[in-house]
Amino acid sequence: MATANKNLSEYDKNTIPNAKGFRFGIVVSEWNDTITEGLFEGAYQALVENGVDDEDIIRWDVPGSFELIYGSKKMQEQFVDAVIAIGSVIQGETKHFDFVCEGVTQGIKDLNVLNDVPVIFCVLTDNNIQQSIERSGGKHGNKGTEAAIAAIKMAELRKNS
Ligand SMILES: Nc1c(NC[C@H](O)[C@H](O)[C@H](O)CO)[nH]c(=O)[nH]c1=O
Ligand SMILES: CC(=O)[C@@H](O)COP(=O)(O)O
Repeated sequence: MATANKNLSEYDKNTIPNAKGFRFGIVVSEWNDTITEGLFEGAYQALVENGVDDEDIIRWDVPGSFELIYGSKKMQEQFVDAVIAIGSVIQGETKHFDFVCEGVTQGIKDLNVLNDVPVIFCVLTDNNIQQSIERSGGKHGNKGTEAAIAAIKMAELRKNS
């Protein structure tokens, strides 16, 4: 199902465990910061709405999405129950978009395989800024909200496994 056919901010609160007591690390890319700040706000609000205390949310900023890999790896070491990696990659004139997107995708996948703290992929990979706006609090909702809900569910799975 394409994002255009669902709202990224919608979720059934009855299916979400109370997240009070869980600690979350959020690593935020500074590239396209108007977009990443919107994603962070969506993630932060969703965590708080589901019981997470402010002091249990750690935020670090990194220069760009490629640095989300290292930042998330170090965040995994901070005694958190899940990490949310937030980035916005927008197609430019060259193939750099492809390499950044593939690199951060594979890097975050590797962190999930190699380490025991789940890292949630909240990286928009858009053709243009309008698509990014629509997915960070616009007409398609907020991928940050979706990522926060995924983080809570994965923290609960990790606790019970
Ligand atoms: N073009 C975008 C970038 N590029 C920068 C890289 O992520 C990285 O910081 C640089 O190559 C140094 O290692 N990053 C984004 O997050 N979004 C972009 O659209
Ligand atoms: C994703 C990128 O690195 C890209 O936005 C950079 O733009 P360009 O390909 O025009 O150098």
